[in-house]
Amino acid sequence: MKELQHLNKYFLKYKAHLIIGTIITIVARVFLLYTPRYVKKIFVVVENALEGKITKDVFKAELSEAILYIIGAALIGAILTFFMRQTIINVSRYIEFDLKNEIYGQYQKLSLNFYKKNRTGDLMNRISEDVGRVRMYAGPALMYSINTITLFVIVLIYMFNAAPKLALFTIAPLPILSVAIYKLSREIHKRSTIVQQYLSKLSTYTQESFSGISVIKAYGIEPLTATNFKALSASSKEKQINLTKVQALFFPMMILLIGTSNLLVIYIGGMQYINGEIESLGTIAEFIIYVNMLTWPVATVGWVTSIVQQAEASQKRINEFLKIEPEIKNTNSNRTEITGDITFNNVSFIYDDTNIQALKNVSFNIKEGETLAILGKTGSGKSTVLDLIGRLYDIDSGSIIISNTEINLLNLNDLRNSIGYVPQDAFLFSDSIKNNIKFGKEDATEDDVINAAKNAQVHKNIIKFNEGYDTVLGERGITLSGGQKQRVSIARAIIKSPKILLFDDCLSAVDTETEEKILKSLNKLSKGKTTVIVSHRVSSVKNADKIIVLEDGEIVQKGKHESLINVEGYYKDLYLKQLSETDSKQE
Ligand SMILES: Nc1ncnc2c1ncn2[C@@H]1O[C@H](COP(=O)(O)OP(=O)(O)OP(=O)(O)O)[C@@H](O)[C@H]1O
Repeated sequence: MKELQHLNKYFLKYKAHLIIGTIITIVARVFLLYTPRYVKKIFVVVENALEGKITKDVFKAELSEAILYIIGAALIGAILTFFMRQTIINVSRYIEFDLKNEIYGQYQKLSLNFYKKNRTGDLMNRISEDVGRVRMYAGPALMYSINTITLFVIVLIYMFNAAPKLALFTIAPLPILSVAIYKLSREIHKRSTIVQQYLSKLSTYTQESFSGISVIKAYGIEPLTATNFKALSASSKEKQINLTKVQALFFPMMILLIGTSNLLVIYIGGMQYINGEIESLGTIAEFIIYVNMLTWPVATVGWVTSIVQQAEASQKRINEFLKIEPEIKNTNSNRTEITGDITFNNVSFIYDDTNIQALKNVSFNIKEGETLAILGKTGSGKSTVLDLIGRLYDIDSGSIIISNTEINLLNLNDLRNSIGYVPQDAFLFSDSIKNNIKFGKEDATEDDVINAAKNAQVHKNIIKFNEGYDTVLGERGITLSGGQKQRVSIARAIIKSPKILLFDDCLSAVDTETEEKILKSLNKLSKGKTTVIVSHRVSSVKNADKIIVLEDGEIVQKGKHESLINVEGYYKDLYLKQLSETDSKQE
């Protein structure tokens, strides 16, 4: 229960609901317990009438009164049971909502490294399935516990008052029932976890086959994928049958134990009646109802125990994530104004998950309004420089100064808000093109969106779609070409008119003519803004104020286009190679 203490703050938050719920639960049980006592009363009235102890009128009056009490108590009990669920179960939904938000809030704070170390499926599971299991503890388990305790206490008092010996024999099989249900619930849980694992394997496999359907068809491997699917679904079916076998035991076992208790009541009650230890047959009827009333709550003791154990395990998994301190912390809650001056002084950086040294003693300076271009072979550290400007990672040695302040002393939100970042793999959400562009600036007008798209040279493509800017992208929507995606992603970055623009090889999928146009618009737009362009193409970087070439994380060349094409090295080689490619294309 240590892990579940995390929920105490929520129980405290909703204490009013919980107290009302508990009171309603207790009162509802009290009303429902009227039934067996009035059933006994009916027996006594009938016995008295048969023995001629009461007149017909008194018999009628007493019988009607007892029936009315039973109906009334059942009605009030039912209404209160409804409110019991409305209070306690609703609290569990509120707690589920709060906990999900707490976890999601924590996920948002955690750095990129956290996402690299943990699988997406695991992150999703903790916020959905684990929270679901914890809810079962905060709601149904709590409700059934209050219910069981109340019922048990009241019924036992009634039973021992009415016939102590009979009471003892009646409740004897109940602990066996509770232990059996507990064992069965654990087994059911174990088997259903396996079923869940198989179901998720099956859905992951199906989803991947659908997403990769073009590759599957192109390679003609449909029969193989179908065989794999069949094998997976056969295993899944087998696990499902295993689960059903245990589930099928649940109700027969309950019926057997209730039957045993009923038989005991009838046999022992009957013997006691014959011996004159019990006055009326009504006591036996009353006890049979008690036994049936007690069976379910007693069964729930086992069930609740297994729910609490599962919730504890799930909350432990949730707490593991909640306890993680974000690696990148905002150290400055005051607003800081960001200008576009960026300086790297001997920056070195090692990715701690792979131990790869991505940057070694990198130094450069860009003034506000200037453009820096970074070139280099794949894996040379270009993207890492951009990630460090956005403080997605903290550096190991050296310093990064932005707006004359150490990067980690800047307000993190201000820093990130002043950056427009276009990643290497443009990521677009399953939403309209308009909303994907507006993502950079929630309050953007229609005109802002169109202007950004025009500057990114994608407006003409968008208006050709039937729905224009309202065209929905993604799984059920239209698929954009690689170059279109890159340009929508550029529009998203420029719409917020940020102080710093970071372009990570984002023109690789557009033709050189469009690239030229985009660079021209960017040139106009980026007046007064600092731009860092990562590219593999000389054509994208030739107009930059500064160019650096990285090799294995180190700067090996630095300068302007005009000077670099005259120095032996990577830049000149690349320039000559791309020049001859353009020439051969023109021929
Ligand atoms: N998140 C990460 N975790 C661990 N290692 C990483 C991570 N990202 C990059 N690396 C490694 O750091 C080195 C530099 O990578 P980086 O992405 O900065 O190169 P790049 O020059 O941008 O390459 P490309 O041109 O292919 O995009 C590579 O060896 C890469 O494998």
